[in-house]
Amino acid sequence: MPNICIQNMSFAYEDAAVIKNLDLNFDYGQAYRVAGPNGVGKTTLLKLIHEDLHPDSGSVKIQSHANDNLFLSDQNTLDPHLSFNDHLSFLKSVKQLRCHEAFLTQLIEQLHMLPYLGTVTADLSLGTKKKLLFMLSLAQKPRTLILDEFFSGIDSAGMQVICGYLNAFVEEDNTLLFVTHANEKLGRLHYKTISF
Ligand SMILES: Nc1ncnc2c1ncn2[C@@H]1O[C@H](COP(=O)(O)OP(=O)(O)OP(=O)(O)O)[C@@H](O)[C@H]1O
Repeated sequence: MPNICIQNMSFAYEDAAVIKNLDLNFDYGQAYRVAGPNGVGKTTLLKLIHEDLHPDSGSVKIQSHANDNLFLSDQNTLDPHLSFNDHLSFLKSVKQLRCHEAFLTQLIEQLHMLPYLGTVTADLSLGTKKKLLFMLSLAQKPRTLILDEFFSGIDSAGMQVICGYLNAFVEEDNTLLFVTHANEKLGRLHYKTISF
């Protein structure tokens, strides 16, 4: 069943057309890699789907509720003054976490994050921060997860674990969209490629 329906959509930054008359559907229960050369419009498409940008004409309709759609990119950062545990407490205070404690415990163990949970994130490496951000995102049980060049900095063992969790996320009837130029990191992930 389609989660995201794009119909005859066009978008330009000022006068520079990036997307012209695009028709595309993204289903629940499926992962999609949006592929294409630099500058072709992949990030722009993801931002239009996430409603950070709006089409000039045509439409993007997304079934999953805006609160259930998460967008992670290289620009996403955790608050440098707060630890993972602080972020988790904050999340619990603003929205009920829908994942079971056991799910989070297993994720923490498999990504070997236990030593880092109480450290302010300013003192952590790039890959560790990314893993913690990924954990906080999955803990919110999104229905649509959009990852724009999110995998840089994550080691190959971490990527194996993350790809396993992403496969499970999709099998639970969610939608995953991602852009990456690091194909070699996607070993275990099952996905369709949309060439753009
Ligand atoms: N804020 C902006 N204002 C004007 N032009 C922009 C803006 N953001 C992107 N562009 C232009 O839109 C086009 C598409 O950019 P986009 O970032 O979507 O490409 P991409 O396919 O994601 O590229 P990459 O693989 O390099 O990340 C490019 O020509 C880019 O220069």
